[in-house]
Amino acid sequence: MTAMVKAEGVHKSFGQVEVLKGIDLEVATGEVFCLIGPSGSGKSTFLRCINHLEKINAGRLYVDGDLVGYRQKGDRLYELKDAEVALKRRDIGMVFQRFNLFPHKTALENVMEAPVQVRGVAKAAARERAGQLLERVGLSDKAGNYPSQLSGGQQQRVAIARALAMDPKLMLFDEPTSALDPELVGEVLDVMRQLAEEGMTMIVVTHEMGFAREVGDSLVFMDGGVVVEAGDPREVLTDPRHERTQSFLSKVL
Ligand SMILES: Nc1ncnc2c1ncn2[C@@H]1O[C@H](COP(=O)(O)OP(=O)(O)OP(=O)(O)O)[C@@H](O)[C@H]1O
Repeated sequence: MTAMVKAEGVHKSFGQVEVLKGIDLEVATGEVFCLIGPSGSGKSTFLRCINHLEKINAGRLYVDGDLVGYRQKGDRLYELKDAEVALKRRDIGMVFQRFNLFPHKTALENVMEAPVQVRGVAKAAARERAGQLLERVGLSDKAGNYPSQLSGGQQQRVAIARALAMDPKLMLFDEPTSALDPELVGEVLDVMRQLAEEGMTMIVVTHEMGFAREVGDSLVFMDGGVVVEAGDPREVLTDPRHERTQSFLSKVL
């Protein structure tokens, strides 16, 4: 089976600063892939590369067998045009630490927006689907609320529904609970757990080691722009082999 994401020697620099120094990994279709590591290790940058928000400088990155950001002709790579990138990004849902909802639109309008604007779905159909998605994240009764009238956890659940509205084949989560009050974390993790059960392929950058242990199929510990250790989350979190993983986990567990 084709991997949903495959990274081969992925490098990314900002000016002189090399942030990703040769990432090799594979995310299987249908798995929950957790990415952990200290601040500044390059986790967000890697997600942003997968989602075409950054272009890699060297190596190869594939989503569902398709090269990200480039087209290959013979031995040469050509950068994709903006319109081609926009098409590919439709298949990837991303949920950020901050919810990034449109403040002047209701929860329902936030969820309908992309299907109507980007996919040209008729408004009535998009509204009906948005209602179903809000129900799925437990927010049917908040459809008419504006983001300012929702808690952080509710806003994040709207953000998840909004990403799902585009029928992504891959969901990327960048520390989706770290901006939330502790009592609201569980309601967002519950929605993610449900998505995992439904078979969604998910890459989750997280500090929630309990979630990684319980729900994760694979876990990678990144440090300094490289993959230090990878494996079954229960094994890596219980019995890390690498000294850098041990040192990180001793601070966060
Ligand atoms: N657009 C950019 N321009 C310059 N440097 C950047 C840019 N984006 C990220 N960096 C740098 O890349 C490094 C890795 O950042 P990144 O956000 O990927 O780390 P992270 O592992 O996600 O950290 P955190 O857990 O704090 O979010 C940091 O040193 C950061 O300052």
